[in-house]
Amino acid sequence: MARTAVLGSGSWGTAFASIVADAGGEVRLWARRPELAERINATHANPDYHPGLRLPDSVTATADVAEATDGADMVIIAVPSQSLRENLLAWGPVFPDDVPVVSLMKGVELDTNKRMSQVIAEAGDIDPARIVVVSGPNLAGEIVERQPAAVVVASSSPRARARVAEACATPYFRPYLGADVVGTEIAGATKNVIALAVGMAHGMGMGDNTTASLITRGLAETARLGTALGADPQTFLGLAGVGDLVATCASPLSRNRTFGYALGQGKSLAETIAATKQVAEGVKSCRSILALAQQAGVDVPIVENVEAVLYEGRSTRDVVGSLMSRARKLETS
Ligand SMILES: NC(=O)c1ccc[n+]([C@@H]2O[C@H](COP(=O)([O-])OP(=O)(O)OC[C@H]3O[C@@H](n4cnc5c(N)ncnc54)[C@H](O)[C@@H]3O)[C@@H](O)[C@H]2O)c1
Ligand SMILES: O=P(O)(O)OC[C@H](O)CO
Repeated sequence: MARTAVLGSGSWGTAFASIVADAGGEVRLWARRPELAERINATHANPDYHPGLRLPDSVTATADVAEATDGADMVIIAVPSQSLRENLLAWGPVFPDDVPVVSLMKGVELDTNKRMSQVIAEAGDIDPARIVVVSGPNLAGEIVERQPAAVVVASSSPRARARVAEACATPYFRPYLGADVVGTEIAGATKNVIALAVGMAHGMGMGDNTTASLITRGLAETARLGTALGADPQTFLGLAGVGDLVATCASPLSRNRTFGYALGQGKSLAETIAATKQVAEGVKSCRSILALAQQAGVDVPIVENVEAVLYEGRSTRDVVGSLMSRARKLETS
């Protein structure tokens, strides 16, 4: 039986471990806290993240990353984006040679403005041909209920992406193959920022016209940025693009949308951060995505306004005026 290491036992790491086990794999799940690893092994559950989920027997947990990765034929990473580099450096060279290294993360590193695959290549000293990015409309709370969903498995290596797709294909989880790592990652990270904007609008009492306008224009600026960075424009019309954007912006399960909603309701940033127990990647990545756009000379007005609310003291009400009063332009420009 194939042995997979999943590093990160939060909401998505736990859900993905369950998918790989359902696909026939044996999974070692790495938990940062030893007491969580012990609890998962004793109860076959991780109720802090997924109350009601019984993990398959072929999922076991450990707090020792070397034990998790020993003999693994695939290493899957699901830690918060901003902690990836420090984790890779702390783990050291424990990944088995030549196996695919998979990123489930949807963020861009602060300060370096690097995508997660770039951080893995650099800090983990991993050949980019071994790196695979998995992204799509995959709210973990629905996946653990085994509700049908599709996903993109992207890598420059046809062999690596085929191996990863095989390892996570189940009757309820359908992988599609992709070659566009840049587009898949930019789409996954930027949709979190657009979902923050949609949440703010909902929090202010706005309805579906506003949501649809933000989703559509959010997709336009995501595609503009991604294309400028070398992505295939078609990626933004696929599962990692419009698919994930719609799922995240529409769902009350989204942490990013929920975070934006609280701000739209008038909660302060500090209050909202204190009330958020899981990672809402867009809160930090809005800064690095904006920096990437500025470096590339690309206009990203929704990202820019979200960043201004979070870090420049702009009010959510002012965002409406700021976005609605922009100079008129061709929709397709
Ligand atoms: N939850 C989803 O529906 C979903 C779906 C697709 C992709 N993702 C992406 O997966 C990634 C992980 O998200 P998640 O939903 O599992 O988040 P989460 O907040 O549920 O879990 C994060 C896990 O990382 C641990 N952690 C926190 N700080 C850490 C650190 N400094 N070092 C190592 N571990 C740390 C936490 O204890 C927790 O186990 C994110 O990039 C997210 O965008 C999430
Ligand atoms: O809960 P969010 O906002 O981090 O979104 C989760 C997933 O990325 C949806 O595909």
